[in-house]
Amino acid sequence: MNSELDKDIEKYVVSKDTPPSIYYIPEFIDKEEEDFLVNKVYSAPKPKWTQLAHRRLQNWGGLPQPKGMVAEALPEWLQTYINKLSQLNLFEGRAPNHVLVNEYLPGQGIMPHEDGPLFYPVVSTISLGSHTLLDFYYHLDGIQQKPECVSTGSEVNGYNHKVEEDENVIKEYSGQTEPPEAKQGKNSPSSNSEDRHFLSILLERRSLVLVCGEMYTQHLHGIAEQTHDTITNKIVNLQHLSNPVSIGETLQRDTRVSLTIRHVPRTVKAKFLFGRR
Ligand SMILES: O=C(O)CCC(=O)C(=O)O
Ligand SMILES: [Fe+2]
Repeated sequence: MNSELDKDIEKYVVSKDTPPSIYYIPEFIDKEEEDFLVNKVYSAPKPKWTQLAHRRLQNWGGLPQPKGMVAEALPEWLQTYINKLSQLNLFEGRAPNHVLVNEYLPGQGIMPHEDGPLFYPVVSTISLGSHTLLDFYYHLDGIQQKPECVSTGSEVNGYNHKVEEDENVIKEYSGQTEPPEAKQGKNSPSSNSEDRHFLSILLERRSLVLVCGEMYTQHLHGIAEQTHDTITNKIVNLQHLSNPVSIGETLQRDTRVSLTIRHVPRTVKAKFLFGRR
């Protein structure tokens, strides 16, 4: 493990122009640890995987639900990294108790969404196997949508999850259609998701990214369904990379496995969720 992890988290703020709510730590883990974690993910029993239309995932620690998560003990191979993360003191004394594993083949991604109120608003993600671009978007109406526990029938995380509600955004995002003008809201700066895309973070393999506070609660984030990423000046952590890249360069994606480590505040015992018999 990167033994030189500086506990002074302010060192990892990605940009002075950005609200200090994104932290990027390159080489958070070393190559051996990356292999170890990838092996652990792929040696999980088959039923541990949830297959979505364009992606696979695993839930560890329980399944977050509006009524609460029936907490399950995390395996030691994940707990080790949670302990390391906890040293950064960003969870304000709360221990992360949930890990979502996502697997993305080249060309796969996740539509713009917000993670919602089931999680404490500090999201930490370790990237394994490949880089990706994590993109941030303003909401369609330019203002924060109040988080609610609603299901939009989305498959984003395999459980209730708030996504951008305009269907066109999702279609347009995957390049299938242009949004009809009539659909553009009066208050909307633009219903074109590319116009609302205001910054990206390049997540290198083995890195850790932390998205906190406003970046988490006020905006949407997503990963485009692309096989390649072009470096643009929307990427705010270019100065923080372990492998420098230049504007205009193109990076080819490989299979990426991400570990998203969060705190689910509301946990319940199974008997309360399902009722006593
Ligand atoms: O894979 C990632 O880095 C992001 C995943 C994500 O946004 C989510 O699962 O909510
Ligand atoms: Fe997310």
